[in-house]
Amino acid sequence: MAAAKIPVIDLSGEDQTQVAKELVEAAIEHGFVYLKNTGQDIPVEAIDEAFEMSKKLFDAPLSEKQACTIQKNNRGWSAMNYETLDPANQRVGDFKEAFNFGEFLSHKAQQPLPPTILPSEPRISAFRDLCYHLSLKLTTLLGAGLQVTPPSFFTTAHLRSQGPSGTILRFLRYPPRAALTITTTEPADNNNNNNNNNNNNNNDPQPQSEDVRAGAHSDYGSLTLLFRLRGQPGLEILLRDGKTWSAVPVVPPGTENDPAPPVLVNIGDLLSYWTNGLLRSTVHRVVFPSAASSHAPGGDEAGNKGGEGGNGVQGEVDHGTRYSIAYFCHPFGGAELGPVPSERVKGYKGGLAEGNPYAERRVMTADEHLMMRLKASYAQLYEGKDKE
Ligand SMILES: O=C(O)CCC(=O)C(=O)O
Ligand SMILES: [Fe+2]
Repeated sequence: MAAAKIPVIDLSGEDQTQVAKELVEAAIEHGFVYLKNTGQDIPVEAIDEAFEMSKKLFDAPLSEKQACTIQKNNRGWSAMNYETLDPANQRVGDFKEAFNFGEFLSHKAQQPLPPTILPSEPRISAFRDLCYHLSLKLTTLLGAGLQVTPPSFFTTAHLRSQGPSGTILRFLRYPPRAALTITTTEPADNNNNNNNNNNNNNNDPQPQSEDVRAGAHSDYGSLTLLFRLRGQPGLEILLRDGKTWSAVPVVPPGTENDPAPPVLVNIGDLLSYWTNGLLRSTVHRVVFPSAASSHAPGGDEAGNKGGEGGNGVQGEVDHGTRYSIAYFCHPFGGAELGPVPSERVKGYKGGLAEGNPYAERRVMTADEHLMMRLKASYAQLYEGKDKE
């Protein structure tokens, strides 16, 4: 599998007009862009520390995590297989565990946290702040690059001072394939009371080849910042042809000697919707190393499995636990997603392209937009499908 040709940009470049232009072109063409990590916006030590805190949190006793189970406010812990990002094509939920942090007030979380991680509460808040400031820089550059009047148009809608937002800092942990059993919300089969994981019936708790770490999806918010670790590949994007998956290397060419892998930024559905589809919200997924393939969601291309143990990126092979950290940035909840005052956006006739679920154009708020998407991914939570 060929690696995706996602541009790498350097936000510290002297010519900010050029930086804004490159950011906008990448957002239109790919929906993804790498930010060269010079340690300027988010110090390398802060990223290392965030991954340390994430490990500590996921290693906390199960009971502590369960006491923080994710709520309709989208905060808290979601267990293995709980979230299903591509419900139409997945037989079970995603093979991942996640913990969502909503806003902090005076460095205090406004949600229960596992006691194990409580000493780190102010540091998690500080990392979220770094992400917040970087996201504002990006919304300002996007405004400038799209020649929105005023250029602060997007940024104003993302200021904390405007009110609460759906913004989430999310720690993610993906177990290695070998360690897995499936947790479903279906009742146990009475005829299958043994503990043999090698049985071959429908209740086989071992993941199957089509199972994924995170199903094909696009992100919900305006922008996502993604932090990954060297040697932990698995992320793939769906190319414009709608059927070819392309690997997104953690360390793309030209960044090998940087102090940390670049921060990966992608445009979410909300910003794509807001810009009438001009900025691209690209479908992506996370695969198990040995399950890499090039078939589309729903699978129509035969064969073409990825090589043993990798997802096609030279030197990036991973058989262990995979960690990532995402910052999903949203405007304040009441922000009205009305017409963007930019000739470039207004002049874009592509409209909301096929594949975008929002056929009908009306002004909705950021909160309404988020709720629409959450309901699809957490069926148990919103439709009372939990058996217990
Ligand atoms: O873990 C990754 O590399 C990506 C995660 C992701 O796409 C998401 O959580 O929305
Ligand atoms: Fe995503």
